[in-house]
Amino acid sequence: MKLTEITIRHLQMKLKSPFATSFGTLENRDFLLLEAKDESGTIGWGESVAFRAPWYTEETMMTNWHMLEDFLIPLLLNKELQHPDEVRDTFSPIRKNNMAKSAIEGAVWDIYAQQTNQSLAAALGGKSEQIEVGISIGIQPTTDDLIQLVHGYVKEGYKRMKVKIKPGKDVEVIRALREHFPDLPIMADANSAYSLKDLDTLKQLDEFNLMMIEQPLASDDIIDHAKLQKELETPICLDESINSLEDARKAVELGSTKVINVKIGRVGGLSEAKKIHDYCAEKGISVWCGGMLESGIGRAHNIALTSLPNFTLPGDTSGSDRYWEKDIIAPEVIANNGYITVPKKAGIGYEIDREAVDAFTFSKKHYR
Ligand SMILES: O=C(O)CCC(=O)C1=CC=C[C@@H](O)[C@@H]1C(=O)O
Ligand SMILES: [Mg+2]
Repeated sequence: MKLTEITIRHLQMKLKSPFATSFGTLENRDFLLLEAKDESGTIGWGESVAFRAPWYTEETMMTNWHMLEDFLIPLLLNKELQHPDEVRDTFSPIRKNNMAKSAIEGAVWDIYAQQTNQSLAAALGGKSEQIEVGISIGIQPTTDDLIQLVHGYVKEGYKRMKVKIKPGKDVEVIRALREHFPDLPIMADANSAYSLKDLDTLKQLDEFNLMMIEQPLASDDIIDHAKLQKELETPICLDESINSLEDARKAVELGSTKVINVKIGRVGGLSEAKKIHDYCAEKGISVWCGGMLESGIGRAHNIALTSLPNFTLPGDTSGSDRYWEKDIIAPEVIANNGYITVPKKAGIGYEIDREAVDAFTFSKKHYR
């Protein structure tokens, strides 16, 4: 396979409801879509999950565009590839910028799966026919709002809730939620809002039998997380701190984490995500697939990854209708009773709704 043409598009899609975290609120999702064509005319799609602003990691939509245009596309265009795993080596002269790398690697995986006439899930080695998914709920104005929302999602069949916490919106919020839903699998995501000075607060969360607490401490830390894990009964899950297999190995060896949230973009692509999955399977560390408020295209990649056997915990990739009035794939992703069926069609397994893509496109540029 040899990529001969690439199009980058900037899309903006309005979220059905704003998503608030410990670092801010998002109303519109801006992102880059990558369309890649190889010499035989097969088209593959990838999505950059970087946000407009660098509040989740240092990457942004526009740093991704710059990296793609000036470094990554020139390295990949017209290069002969036997397998998508080679994309990572091709990009090895470029440090970090994982979301930019992942966007284009995802399109290469899509082309590879189509050309070998298998679903992306099968190409990755995935076996599950359906995957269990949960909901990630942003910080709500009041605890009552949160409880009402959770009621609604439970009614829809979702069986695991992740709620965002931050200082001042933590112990009492979780206490109220636990009182209303004594048996519901609940987890809390802090997006690095705490430090070891908050040990007392974090220890109080042990009372509520949470499945895990996600990324309580700094986004680049594994040392303090190891200290914290020794003090907590609740398992720690790392998200922002894990950007590669090497990061995962170090965190696991140090005892900084008992669970890893694997996000394809954050770790630089599907090949690296699969390596982290395999390593964690060997070490008895559970993994689940995190979400980045993706459009249907990124969502399809997440679903394929989640079909690997060690994704034993429900992920954040819920149905399209939880985010968008209209998604850019057909059919849209549907969660039924908390489960999504893994598509069997070749490639990412969904058609691209080009009319919808065009409708949400702000700007685009072709590279050949
Ligand atoms: O529903 C989803 O796609 C998950 C959303 C979600 O929880 C997150 C998306 C992006 C950044 C963070 O706020 C957060 C996370 O940390 O997992
Ligand atoms: Mg997180």
